[in-house]
Amino acid sequence: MKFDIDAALTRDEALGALTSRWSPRLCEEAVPAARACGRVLARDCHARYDLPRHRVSSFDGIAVRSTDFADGMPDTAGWKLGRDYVRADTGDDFPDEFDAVVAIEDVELREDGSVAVDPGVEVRPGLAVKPAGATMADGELLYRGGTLLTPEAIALLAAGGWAEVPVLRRLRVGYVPTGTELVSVGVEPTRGQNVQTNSLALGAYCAQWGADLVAYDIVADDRDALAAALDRALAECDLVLVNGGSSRGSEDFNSELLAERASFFAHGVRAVPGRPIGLAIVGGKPAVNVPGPMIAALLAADWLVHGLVCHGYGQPLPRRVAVPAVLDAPLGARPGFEQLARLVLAEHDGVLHAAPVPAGATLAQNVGAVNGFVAVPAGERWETGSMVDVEVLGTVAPML
Ligand SMILES: Nc1nc2c(c(=O)[nH]1)N[C@H]1C(S)=C(S)[C@@H](COP(=O)(O)OP(=O)(O)OC[C@H]3O[C@@H](n4cnc5c(N)ncnc54)[C@H](O)[C@@H]3O)O[C@H]1N2
Ligand code: MOO
Repeated sequence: MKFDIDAALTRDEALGALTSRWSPRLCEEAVPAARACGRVLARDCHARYDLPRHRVSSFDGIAVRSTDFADGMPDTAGWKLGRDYVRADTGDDFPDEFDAVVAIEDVELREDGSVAVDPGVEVRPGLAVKPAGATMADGELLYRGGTLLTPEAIALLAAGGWAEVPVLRRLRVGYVPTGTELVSVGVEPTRGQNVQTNSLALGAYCAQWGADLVAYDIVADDRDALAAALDRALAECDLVLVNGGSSRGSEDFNSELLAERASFFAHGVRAVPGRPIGLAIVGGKPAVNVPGPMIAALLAADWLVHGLVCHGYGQPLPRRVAVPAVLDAPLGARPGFEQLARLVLAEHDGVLHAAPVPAGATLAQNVGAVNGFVAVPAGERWETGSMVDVEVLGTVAPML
């Protein structure tokens, strides 16, 4: 399909064009806290009680009456367990007549049940006592609705009394791989064939973002078959990705099929790789023609599909942390188009360096070691040695 480069949208405009026309309402469902990791919280959740419920000891020690110490160290030689003091370890409740705890290191417990308290200890009301609600206060906000729940989040919610967690229904992201040349994973490609792998990355990304990728079978470059697959995915999913056939090839029908059905359609974004993206709203749902080449598809997943999934859950696309690094080779972007650069970040002698993936890199060079990302603004050029803010994709290993 031909497209007009002058009409191409920036990445922000492209995402905004779709999100401003799409507001899904996902219903709420309850899941046990143990299965809520990776789900999106449906509404604000507050603590349902104080923790501790009642004051407890904050050390391993003995609970005493502070009044016994009001005039200095009392004679404890005749003290009895249960009458003058009790054992109270960290987190233990103890009888209300006691109001202070002396740490066990400052106490000698004698065989006859009496004790000796280190004379340096100043016992006052509340010493080493954790008040009710100090760990968690009844009504305290735990998480806002829209939060993608993490391992620690489900533990915190459960601690606050949320054994069942209200979450949003999972978004269904339809994925239609297209191309006569594609074979499924596990099939060794023969001449003219390629392995359909983008669904693996997209499926795993969606899982990380709290959504389900519904991956359909590979569709050959046949207009009618592509139309049928697209219509089925649109009927069954909240948003649809059609992968491949986005550019100007003789069998690149997908953007055309989207345009025919769309209430909104735009072709092409001002960013490479991934320029020939088709952006559509069909039947009120986003439908995106994601470019076929793996790196273009991964980048589109990162800024566009992730942005759509976040919006589907009522959230903005989160920002990644950027760190300053020394550029090890020049980077440039041609006029009118951002260059989306993947880089290898590594520490040399305590200084962070960023090495751009060279042009013509193999997939292994472009995927394997990459742990940084930067978008070079349209028309800019950065020389070797310049400092750039690089978004960290993974972890940065020190060079050995
Ligand atoms: N004459 C021009 N040719 C191309 C242009 C252009 O402007 N003029 N744009 C180039 C750019 S930029 C891109 S990006 C690609 C877009 O490709 P398509 O979206 O049309 O994808 P296909 O042609 O179907 O496939 C390209 C390549 O990707 C492989 N592929 C496709 N789907 C998958 C998948 N699910 N998993 C793994 N690999 C996949 C496919 O086998 C091909 O090798 O067009 C340029 N051409
Ligand atoms: O836009 Mo394409 O090859 O540059 O991904």
